[in-house]
Amino acid sequence: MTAAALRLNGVVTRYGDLVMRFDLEVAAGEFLAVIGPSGAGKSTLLDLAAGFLQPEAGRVHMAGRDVTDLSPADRPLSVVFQDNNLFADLDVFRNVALGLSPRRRVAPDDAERVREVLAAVGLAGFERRRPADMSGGERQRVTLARAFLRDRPLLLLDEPFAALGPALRREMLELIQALRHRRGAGMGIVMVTHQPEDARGFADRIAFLDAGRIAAIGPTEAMLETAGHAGLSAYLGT
Ligand SMILES: Nc1ncnc2c1ncn2[C@@H]1O[C@H](COP(=O)(O)OP(=O)(O)OP(=O)(O)O)[C@@H](O)[C@H]1O
Repeated sequence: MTAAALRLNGVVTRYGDLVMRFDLEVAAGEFLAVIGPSGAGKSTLLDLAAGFLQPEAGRVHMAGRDVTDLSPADRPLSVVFQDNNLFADLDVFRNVALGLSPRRRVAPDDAERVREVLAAVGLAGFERRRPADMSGGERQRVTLARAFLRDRPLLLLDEPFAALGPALRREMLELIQALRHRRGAGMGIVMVTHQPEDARGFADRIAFLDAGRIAAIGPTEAMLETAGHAGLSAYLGT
């Protein structure tokens, strides 16, 4: 069996009186959406997984390795935030090529891969553009292109499309699905969203966070329809 993309075992952190503790397993190739009220710990969960935050206790595993003591750069993952993902001074080609290596010069084979992935996200011909001269949706396409080019077993998305309208958000989610399938099985995705409906048709499971815990977790449709947890029903307004 392929190792889980992400495993959090008794991972603990605290801010003042709020003690957060997470136990979670995301299978290889699984798409998990993370929802919950403001302050529930959604971003904290991603920060712990990415290594931006060191836990007080517990272990973090990725693709079969204990990565708890590794820096974010050394963990086998890509991260996409709502904004500030791109280097303003670099054109689109360079921004995407950074996904392959931050230092190395771009070899001809790599240049071909960059052009290919840009075409896959609908940005063929944008190679020389600067981020400032693009729309928010186009910029997030560049970010996704870089993330998928990196070919890591785990992709963390923190409210990546919050600034985009419903139609464009849907388009981005469809793009993620297409890129996932193009890449084949094996890329686990954890996406924090304030729009539970974004999970429908895309995420395999939903985790509902409340007060620093995973209060409920289950298949997407069941979580959205039956909401068998009082806190989740209240959050969804069902
Ligand atoms: N650096 C910090 N110092 C102190 N408290 C923090 C810090 N970061 C987060 N917190 C607190 O931890 C809790 C969880 O924050 P977190 O950002 O993970 O929540 P969230 O679910 O992502 O919220 P939102 O939906 O509003 O983004 C909040 O109560 C927040 O105030």
